[in-house]
Amino acid sequence: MINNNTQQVKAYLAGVNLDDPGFDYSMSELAALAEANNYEVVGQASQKAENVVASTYLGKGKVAEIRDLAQGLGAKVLIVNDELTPVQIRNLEHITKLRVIDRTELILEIFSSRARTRQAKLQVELARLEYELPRLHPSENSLDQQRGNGGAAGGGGFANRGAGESKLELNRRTIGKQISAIKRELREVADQEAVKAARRKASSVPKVALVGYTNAGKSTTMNGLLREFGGGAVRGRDGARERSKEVLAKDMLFATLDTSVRRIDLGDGITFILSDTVGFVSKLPHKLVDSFKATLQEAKDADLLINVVDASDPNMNQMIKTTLAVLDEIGITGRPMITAYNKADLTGRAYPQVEGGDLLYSAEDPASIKALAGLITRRLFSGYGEVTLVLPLAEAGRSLAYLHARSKVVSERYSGDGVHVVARLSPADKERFGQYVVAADADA
Ligand SMILES: Nc1nc2c(ncn2[C@@H]2O[C@H](COP(=O)(O)OP(=O)(O)OP(=O)(O)O)[C@@H](O)[C@H]2O)c(=O)[nH]1
Ligand SMILES: [Mg+2]
Repeated sequence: MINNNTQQVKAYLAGVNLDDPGFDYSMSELAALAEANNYEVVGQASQKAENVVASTYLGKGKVAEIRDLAQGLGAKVLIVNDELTPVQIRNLEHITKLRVIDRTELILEIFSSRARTRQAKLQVELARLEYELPRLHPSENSLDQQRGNGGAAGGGGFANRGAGESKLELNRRTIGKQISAIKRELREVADQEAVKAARRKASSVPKVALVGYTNAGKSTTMNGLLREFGGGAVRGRDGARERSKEVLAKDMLFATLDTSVRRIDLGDGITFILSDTVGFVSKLPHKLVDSFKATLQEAKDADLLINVVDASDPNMNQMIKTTLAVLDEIGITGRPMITAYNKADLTGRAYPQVEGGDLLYSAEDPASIKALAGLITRRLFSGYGEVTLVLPLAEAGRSLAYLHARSKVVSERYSGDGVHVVARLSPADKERFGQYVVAADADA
């Protein structure tokens, strides 16, 4: 846990702008990430360049300038906007006499301090160790004490930075062993999860996943749907029974690091499984995305994605791009998606408002949640309809068992020519039982 009583460590930010139109946005994101990690941002500098400098990331003159500015402002830490090589970190620390933290380490620290469940903790730890392994070196500017108390993550931190040269080989070997052990443990957790996920996948209940930029309101949206239509807790990612159906929603980056799965029952036999998962940020470290694969599996299995966007944020369009890029990286493309523009109450626009397949809404507003539910229903269940079937007696038993498990059976009546069944079927099941359909309703 971050201890707010201790003094914040002052940090200076720096970034190289490779003619990237999203550069300013990524710097403001970096500031938010630093603040989320309890650093006090005292200033920032950037440099336009065609390439980063291999030895020092920024140009030598810029580094000297930053050193003077940052030291003048009392900064102890220099946070840079990209992932650095071990050599760049070492050289920058040598010249600036500041503790240097790159964007990846910053994100890992936040994840580390937020992880609660065993799976999330293991996943973060794995990404952290894999990041740390090639970077072990004796720090010249040991700030481990400040880091331990203030800005740094509580989950162990990057303590090896302060290690002496003689300890390095030992540390490398120890870390190698830790990585193997964590991977083993994660496989066990993943196996248990996979069994449950496979069971859900096999069931015909459609799956909807909330995805999107961190702090957009995914968890608030899930809680809104639970409040209006909660059909009961399914389970938490830690496998424990949920004490409450609702999930943690909080004004902070990466409040959610796990996946929660809940059943939503809209009535009339319309049920779907909803999942809420970790949020995204741009330049999310590949190792982290990689180690969170199990957590993101639920989104991969979803029939419909709800991309929750903070419509009150001036960087909204960048955030949408970021989300699509991360989804692409985990291999989720071309999936049916509703873009849900949240926090409409902060935009001054009228809401809820459905436009095409998308929605402007507020997750805290019951009418908005109902509009979202309506939209989900339309997207998920279009093509569903009530049909009357006459099942031949010879195979009625098996077919009825199937229909009861996978659809809403409205009525069934035995007669000489077979079993007359009225049921609400998916398009696929309508086709499957096509030869027995005697009447079909055109409703959606
Ligand atoms: N004004 C306003 N605030 C909202 C709305 N929806 C969510 N929030 C606030 O936005 C903050 C973030 O909400 P969460 O639901 O935790 O966001 P999230 O997308 O789950 O974020 P992470 O789990 O951190 O990725 C909280 O403080 C919410 O109260 C809304 O419609 N209007
Ligand atoms: Mg959340």
